[in-house]
Amino acid sequence: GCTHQSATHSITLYERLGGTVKIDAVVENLLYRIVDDPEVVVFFANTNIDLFADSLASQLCDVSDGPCRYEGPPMDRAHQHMGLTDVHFNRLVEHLDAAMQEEGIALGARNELLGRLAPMYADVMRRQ
Ligand code: HEM
Repeated sequence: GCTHQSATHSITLYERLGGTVKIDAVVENLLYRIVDDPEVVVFFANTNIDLFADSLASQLCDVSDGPCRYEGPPMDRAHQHMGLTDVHFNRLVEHLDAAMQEEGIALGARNELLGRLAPMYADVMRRQ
């Protein structure tokens, strides 16, 4: 069908999200939401938050076809033995969506990013 994009210049999701500046702002916004959510923040008790933020930002840039490569551990290993449930997973997705919304990212771009993260569910949950 009609994609509204020329073959020579496709606008990437990364660009529609607002690039690195916006992705960094979304990650920071998400961190505040995590800190404010007692059910989620407990998982981050022993986490180096600066490294987590950089790693997540590079993953979001990578998965949205930006100029970054995620070089952290695979999702099953990164989250192994945390005891995560669907409740935690859905909560984090809600926080991410709210963070993107507050940073002014359009609905279409938000949903597309969440759609690209959704398939990671199986990996995140594999070793719980
Ligand atoms: C699609 C869903 C998710 C994605 C894309 C995601 C992504 C990531 C990434 C990129 C990292 C950094 C890995 C590293 O560099 O070491 C990470 C670590 C982490 N994630 Fe997630 N995550 C997801 C779901 C969750 C959920 C549901 C929770 C808990 C509510 C969670 C809690 C954590 C924690 C605590 C760490 C840090 C682990 C450590 O300290 O080494 N994640 N996640």
